[in-house]
Amino acid sequence: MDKATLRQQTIQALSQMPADQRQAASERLYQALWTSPQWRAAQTVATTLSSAIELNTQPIIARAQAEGKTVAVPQTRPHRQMAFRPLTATTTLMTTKFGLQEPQDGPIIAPADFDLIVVPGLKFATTGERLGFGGGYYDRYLPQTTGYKVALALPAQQASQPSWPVEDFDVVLDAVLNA
Ligand SMILES: Nc1nc2c(c(=O)[nH]1)N(C=O)[C@@H](CNc1ccc(C(=O)N[C@@H](CCC(=O)O)C(=O)O)cc1)CN2
Ligand SMILES: Nc1ncnc2c1ncn2[C@@H]1O[C@H](COP(=O)(O)OP(=O)(O)OP(=O)(O)O)[C@@H](O)[C@H]1O
Repeated sequence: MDKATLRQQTIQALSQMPADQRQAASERLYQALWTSPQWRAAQTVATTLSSAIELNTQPIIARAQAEGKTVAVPQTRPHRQMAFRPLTATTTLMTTKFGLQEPQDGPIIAPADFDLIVVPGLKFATTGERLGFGGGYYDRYLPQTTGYKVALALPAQQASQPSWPVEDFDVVLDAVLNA
């Protein structure tokens, strides 16, 4: 299937997921993440500030902070680049024209400093291939990282293998958690 059609279908399926099912699947995904050795070992974690259709990342952020980990979230820059800045009680957030919240201040954390990167996206194959929202931001960013790259896939986001064209620049994830 072409990427644009699959993106539309997945957005639709995510937005139609009953709240109780979403909640239950999300809980299983958080537990799978938190019990992983990569989570336990991580000092510095990259994640996102999720939009309504995505897995809610707030529990991940809160847990990481409670455990004393540094949590950083992306700010989009020109030329489809991202800068990750720490998320703290004093971080200034601004909403972009795409409705995403982004940090405006604080130091930029170097990509190689992350131990764990929770990667967003629309569809994830168990074998690690990923279909994102189409900006190519993570395709550019992930090659600069060295940490463990993991995605948390709600039922509507799971695929046993990619049903979309995988390209040379697509970075294969280290793990896809399913629930
Ligand atoms: N919560 C969350 N934050 C995230 C991401 C994400 O997937 N989830 N991103 C993951 O990458 C980055 C933002 N991704 C974006 C992807 C596409 C467009 C965008 O420009 N969309 C245009 C179409 C552009 C085009 O046609 O080239 C649009 O929707 O009109 C913007 C941001 C960084 N922050
Ligand atoms: N490393 C790269 N260098 C240059 N262009 C790239 C690179 N990676 C992706 N692109 C371009 O970015 C565009 C979007 O790529 P793609 O459709 O794979 O995005 P995506 O993985 O869905 O998005 P994202 O990574 O932001 O979630 C494509 O037009 C692609 O050519």
